Amino acid sequence: MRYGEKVAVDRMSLTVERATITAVLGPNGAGKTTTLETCEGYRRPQQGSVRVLGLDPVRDRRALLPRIGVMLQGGGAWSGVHAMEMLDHIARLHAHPLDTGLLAERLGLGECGRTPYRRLSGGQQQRLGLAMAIVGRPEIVFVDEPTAGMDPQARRTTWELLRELRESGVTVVLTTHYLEEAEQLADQVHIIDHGQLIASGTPEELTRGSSATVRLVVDKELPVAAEAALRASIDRWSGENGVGVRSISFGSRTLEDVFLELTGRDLGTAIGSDIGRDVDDD
Ligand SMILES: Nc1ncnc2c1ncn2[C@@H]1O[C@H](COP(=O)(O)OP(=O)(O)OP(=O)(O)O)[C@@H](O)[C@H]1O
Repeated sequence: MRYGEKVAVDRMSLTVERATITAVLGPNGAGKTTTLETCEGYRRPQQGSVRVLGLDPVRDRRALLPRIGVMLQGGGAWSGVHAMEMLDHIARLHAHPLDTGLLAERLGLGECGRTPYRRLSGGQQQRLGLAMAIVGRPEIVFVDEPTAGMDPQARRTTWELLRELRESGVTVVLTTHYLEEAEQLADQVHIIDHGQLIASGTPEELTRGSSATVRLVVDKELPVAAEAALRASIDRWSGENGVGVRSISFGSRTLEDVFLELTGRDLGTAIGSDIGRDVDDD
């Protein structure tokens, strides 16, 4: 794919299996959006070919459109339209849409239904975009940076929803900058840079590397005695196997875990009350 002289995506070859989540991961300008837009039929590649559900996204657009869902990287709604109006409008374009009220509730949009699009927060606009992408029960959904700008709680809700879509047989293709998002969600990750595919694999395959780091996650808090016993076992094992252990750490959580634990419930309430203030009857 070229924009004038600029080559945005070059010699990329990848296949996505049905009912899986695929993450296209890469830094700004890597070519993620261009790749997705080519699959969605918004861009016609100058060379090569793309098939989505066996169809050519440009030539077979009319046949393909009802079967795919698209969440753009921002925008996608008129600035003055109310959130629920927009979702209902998109739902009416489909033969068998999901219940818009339930979907909006699920995505935490219930209380901002009468808020004009331009006054939704960035995270709310993202959630509305996701709702618009899936309301038509697509077989495959393309989501461009689905959680950009969301708080940790909204991000987790979105992840749950994307996993549920996969469980129900929907194929999800997403782009992301977030390593954690790809690691948490994706069955397959494709890393691209400067328009080229530089690595593909499951998160485990890609993060295993030279196996120099072992991460153990346990399902309950360890008493101090258990930590000491675990250290002793690891010391014994390392001696027996001739492996030097450089560091062991206990109780490390991600910043996201800490943030959720400290503010999670309040954050949910705060979203609701902020939405209340946003309501505008124009
Ligand atoms: N309409 C356009 N005209 C000219 N160049 C473009 C256009 N759209 C994208 N590009 C260029 O193509 C390259 C790939 O852009 P693309 O938007 O696909 O990257 P991306 O990985 O999605 O980036 P980001 O994470 O910032 O969204 C970039 O160098 C970008 O500047």
